Amino acid sequence: MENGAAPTAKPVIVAIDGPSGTGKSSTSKAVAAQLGLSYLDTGAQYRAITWWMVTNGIDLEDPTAIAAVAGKPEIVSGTDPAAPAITVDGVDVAGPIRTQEVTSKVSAVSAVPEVRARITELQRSLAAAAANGIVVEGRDIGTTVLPDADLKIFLTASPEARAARRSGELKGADVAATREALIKRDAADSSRKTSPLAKAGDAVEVDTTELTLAQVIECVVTLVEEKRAGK
Ligand SMILES: Nc1ncnc2c1ncn2[C@@H]1O[C@H](COP(=O)(O)OP(=O)(O)O)[C@@H](O)[C@H]1O
Ligand SMILES: Nc1ccn([C@H]2C[C@H](O)[C@@H](COP(=O)(O)OP(=O)(O)O)O2)c(=O)n1
Repeated sequence: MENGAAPTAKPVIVAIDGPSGTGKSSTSKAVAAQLGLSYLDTGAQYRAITWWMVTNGIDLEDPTAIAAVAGKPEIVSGTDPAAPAITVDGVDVAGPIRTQEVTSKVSAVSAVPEVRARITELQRSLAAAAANGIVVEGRDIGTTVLPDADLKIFLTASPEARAARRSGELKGADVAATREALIKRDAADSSRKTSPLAKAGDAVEVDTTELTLAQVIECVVTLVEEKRAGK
């Protein structure tokens, strides 16, 4: 090494996909923080564009109407795992994108090809700009957005475990109703024509049903470190 400079590690790109409630966001944030990587929540981007469409009265039953305005909102995502941030046209929407209304409409908006093309472009440019590498979580990261990712993980868990986790977050929510809503959203996300929720052929599947969050984080950190070591 010239001038005794430390060798710079090649940026590592990690794609984490899976259905709702499998632990993608919590795991990705913790892994990125632990390894000094950037972090991108792509679901938040689809939620943000959905929030904008709802706020602007776009007819969400009409894919043509959604496609016509897909390029309008300016969506900016922060990539610091310690402070995930998202704005639409300069407005902080981190809270409003988590409402039931947005959750119930996000699958319809994210199925529109023009919406996906727009958001996919944003995701690729953020990944390319991450100096140390990035953990990107979503539904189609390993299959479509970053097919050359260094490591692909597909998280799964039983519908019961996922519903229990989600209703724990939405204080007092009925577990059975949460389970039905999750299953419905997963079915819509898995059956759309354009880049559906799917496991990439070269992804490592981790079933988190019986694992604690700490165990899942440790498992993914080990997989990233093994990749970096060239194992
Ligand atoms: N292995 C796990 N065991 C128990 N709870 C978990 C586990 N992984 C995540 N959680 C909790 O479940 C909820 C949903 O996790 P989240 O990371 O948001 O999932 P996703 O991003 O896949 O929808 C969060 O409250 C999180 O703390
Ligand atoms: N890469 C992605 C990420 C999310 N989406 C869509 C489909 C999902 O139902 C919504 C919301 O994703 P999000 O990860 O926020 O969902 P949950 O945290 O699991 O409730 O966005 C997508 O189509 N592609």
